[in-house]
Amino acid sequence: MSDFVIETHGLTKYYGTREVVSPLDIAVPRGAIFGFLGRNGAGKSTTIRMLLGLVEPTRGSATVLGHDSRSLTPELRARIGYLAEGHHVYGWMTVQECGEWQSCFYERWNWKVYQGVVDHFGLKPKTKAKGLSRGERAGLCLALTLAPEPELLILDDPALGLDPVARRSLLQSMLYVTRRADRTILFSSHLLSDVERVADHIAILDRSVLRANCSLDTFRERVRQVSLKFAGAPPPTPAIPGLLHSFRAENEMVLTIANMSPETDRILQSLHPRSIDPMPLGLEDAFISYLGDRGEQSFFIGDGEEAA
Ligand SMILES: Nc1ncnc2c1ncn2[C@@H]1O[C@H](COP(=O)(O)OP(=O)(O)OP(=O)(O)O)[C@@H](O)[C@H]1O
Repeated sequence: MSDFVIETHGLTKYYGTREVVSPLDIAVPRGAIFGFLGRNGAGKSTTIRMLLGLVEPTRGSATVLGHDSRSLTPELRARIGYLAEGHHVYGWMTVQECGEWQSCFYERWNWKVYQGVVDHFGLKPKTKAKGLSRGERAGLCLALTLAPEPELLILDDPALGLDPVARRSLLQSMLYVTRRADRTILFSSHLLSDVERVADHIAILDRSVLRANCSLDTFRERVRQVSLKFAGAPPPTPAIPGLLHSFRAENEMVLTIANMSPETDRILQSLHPRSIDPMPLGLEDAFISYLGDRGEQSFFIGDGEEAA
């Protein structure tokens, strides 16, 4: 059995002459919670749809559960839970009826899981789906996705439009699922605080290009911010390998740098600052800096590797 539940090899999509996913190589380890990040229009949903065989790649290929994504059989699809963006359900069905209807399509259907998630979101079995709030509808869709006990969950922006409480419920359900068994989750998101809470791996797409693919810890450890204080005005910002962002104030220079090294220290010391202090950097700030004004570089493609 492969250690990777999803593997893509040069997976590429064009719409007309426009490349919306540039040749993409990612591997999602079994048991991972893999956060798929990127700004609006980066190509996340298109990639997900290619993985599910819903969109034909222009070039390249993907294997999902060891099989080519273009020829997934119904049996294989039953092992994959897909939560599409927008949480669509038939509004005229009740919560209970949604479960009964969906269960017809699966050989395996765990009513306990369904009920557990439905209860977790405080949904009443007799409520019509059209009467549910956005967060409640997300809960219902998650229950429908989890009840067949899929080996692989692919969630496209599952937290979109949810309030913090509903988002927390969703994250708890995700963690519960992966802890219970050897399940794998790939989810796309814009919400870095959510990603920080649950993901162990991340891939970042930026304008169709893969810019990072590494463990969350690697990303957090390797994107650093330092403050340099000077007696007077700071000197011009020097050329520093891995410099992502710089900010200069009256007597301070704040630098965000990927992959700091002894060479970086040497350059910083050569500026003769009065002090050099590390600054705390949250994932959101690290992400924004990484995709920021200097943003064409990719530093974290595979743990421990650095690509220029
Ligand atoms: N069927 C289509 N025909 C033409 N262009 C498309 C089609 N589907 C998506 N696109 C374009 O491909 C690009 C990537 O879209 P995609 O939905 O994959 O991005 P995304 O990263 O999921 O964005 P978001 O975070 O906003 O959902 C966008 O510019 C979009 O307009």
